[in-house]
Amino acid sequence: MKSWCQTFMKHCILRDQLFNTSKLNLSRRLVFGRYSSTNRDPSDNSGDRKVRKDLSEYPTERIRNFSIIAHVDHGKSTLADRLLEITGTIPKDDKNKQVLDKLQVERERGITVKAQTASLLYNYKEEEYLLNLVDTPGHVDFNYEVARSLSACQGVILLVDANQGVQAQTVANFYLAFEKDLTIIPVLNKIDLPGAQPDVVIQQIKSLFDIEDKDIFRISAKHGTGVEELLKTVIEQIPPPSGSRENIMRTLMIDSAYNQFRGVIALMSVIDGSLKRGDKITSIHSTKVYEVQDVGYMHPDEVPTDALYAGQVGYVLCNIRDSKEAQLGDTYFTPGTKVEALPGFKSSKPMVFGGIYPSDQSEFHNLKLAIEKLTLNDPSVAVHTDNSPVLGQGFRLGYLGLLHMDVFSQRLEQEYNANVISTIPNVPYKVKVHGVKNIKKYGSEVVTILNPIHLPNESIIVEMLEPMVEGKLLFPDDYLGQIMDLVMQSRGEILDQKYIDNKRLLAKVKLPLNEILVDFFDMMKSVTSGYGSFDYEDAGYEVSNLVKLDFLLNSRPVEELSLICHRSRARTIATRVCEKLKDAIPPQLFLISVQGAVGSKILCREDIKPYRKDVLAKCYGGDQSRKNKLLKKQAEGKKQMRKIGRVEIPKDAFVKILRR
Ligand SMILES: Nc1nc2c(ncn2[C@@H]2O[C@H](COP(=O)(O)OP(=O)(O)OP(=O)(O)O)[C@@H](O)[C@H]2O)c(=O)[nH]1
Repeated sequence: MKSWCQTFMKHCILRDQLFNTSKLNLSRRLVFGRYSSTNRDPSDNSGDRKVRKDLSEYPTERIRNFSIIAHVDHGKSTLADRLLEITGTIPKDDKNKQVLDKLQVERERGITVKAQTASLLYNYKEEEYLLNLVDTPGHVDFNYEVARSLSACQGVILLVDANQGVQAQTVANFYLAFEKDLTIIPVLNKIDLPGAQPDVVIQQIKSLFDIEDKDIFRISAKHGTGVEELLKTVIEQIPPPSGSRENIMRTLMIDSAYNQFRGVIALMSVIDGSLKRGDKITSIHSTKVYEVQDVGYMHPDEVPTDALYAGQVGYVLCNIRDSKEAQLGDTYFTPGTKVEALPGFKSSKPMVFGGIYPSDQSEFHNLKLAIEKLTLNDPSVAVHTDNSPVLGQGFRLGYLGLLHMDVFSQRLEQEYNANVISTIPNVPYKVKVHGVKNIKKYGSEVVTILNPIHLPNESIIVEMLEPMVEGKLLFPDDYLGQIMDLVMQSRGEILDQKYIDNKRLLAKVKLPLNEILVDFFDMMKSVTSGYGSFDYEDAGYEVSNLVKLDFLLNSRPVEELSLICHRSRARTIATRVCEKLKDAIPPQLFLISVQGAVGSKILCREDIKPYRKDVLAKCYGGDQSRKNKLLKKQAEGKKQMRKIGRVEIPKDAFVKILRR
């Protein structure tokens, strides 16, 4: 493994080169706007500068592109607030709380789900710098946002909570940045907390990442302690972007959103050349030619400028109306020029699939448009159309996790007014089929099953495979026994473990994805009294003893309720679903048996008792034998009805069962 110190040294050399060249640009300051560089105290980093329009005065040497990365709640957005305040981007105000968490869902849940960019202007050693800051999400489900953001950065601030210490996501994020060869500035946050243990946490950082004590910053993002020094270090240690204004224009689309009136708003990282209003541009993906109508930078809201130059990040409007034309990671360039495509982004791999159906079928088309537009802003969602006999036409969407699934449906409702039914999520299984005819029918020997309804007949299945994850569990060693039990109960295994200080263990585990979907995280938190953390990544597929679990109503299978699970879990799941069905299906005139079965083996049964019509109501008095005769006739009738009567499950009941 490459040593962190080597990377650091390399960046130090780059930094020294940078500072020699940046001095050359002292004389190139332009005078414009209300707060020009000449009529303002260069050390004054406060005040409103939203009138600034010309970005040509920021050559690449005076640009820094960096992200803040950390585990959930370690203080990324709070640090971003302080940086925005120090640079005068927003006024100093007690009310500045997670300013870059702009979405309603982020405000409501108090978490970041979307990476947000803000361009800050900062005077340092008599020169003004343009700093593009990206605040990233911390939860593992939004890791794709972090990975993508890092593609437009040359360095990161790696934040660690001085109270909680290094957590699983800290390790994952460190390696994301390290593998991209970015400069990493390690920072201890929340040093103001009475429970902060800076020495212990520094020891963890040292042992895990090979970082020296003297290189670790100590700050309180909440109170601003040490934040300005950190900002100066960002300028000193993170190298500038490597592109050049003199080269042919090339930009990388790093994010996008859809606006009903303005079309696609693209966030572009200008790699080479410059891009100005009125320019014609084309994309490698769509090959269409567009005219740039507006460009600007995020401060933190949109501020229009005349042009964006190499190394800068800003928004571009060029009348892209069809959301399918805008693809993240696409290269835009001047038509007629020859440029090499930029590497773009690795596509994300959905881990969980769930159905989304319009509550009202007439809304299907609107839901389709809403999904198309929202996936522009969240490209990690995979979209497949789906059809359910009960819920009608809809979609089966692939997400990176359950929180991601929740957030996406909430955004559909909040941002696009879509009224949707989301169904129980499942993981994508794979089955191997035999026979040339079958392979031809399914298009391949290994078939991916997104919806259990589409599982091929058992007779043609050779084997079934389930998705696995490799996870990192970080916890105090007192809880080792409980963690081992939890991993075993979840059909997993501990592959490796090591101490990161004299108390905390880092365990590498392998688990079936299906087992961590529902409550693994909560159980892990509960067995470690809240001190554990968990992070995971895809680890391919493994052969598994999977079965198809069917549900029968009066011996007739209800296809839409079938699911795939591990054989050892089948009985527990069957019992749970049968109980749910019993509550959801209204009683009818005859007895309804609800059964869960694997093949012909019945695993559990619940009965829904019939209505009892009072056949004796009209028998005032009369002898007992007549009453008995009436009751016998009723019982026979019910038996007959049960045989021929099809149990109709009302849509509401289905929704109750299928809904999350
Ligand atoms: N005492 C103290 N609290 C802090 C500090 N920095 C952040 N916090 C608090 O920690 C909590 C989480 O802060 P956020 O900035 O939302 O954390 P985050 O890393 O952006 O969270 P996600 O984006 O959801 O991962 C908030 O309640 C902050 O007020 C600090 O330096 N000291």
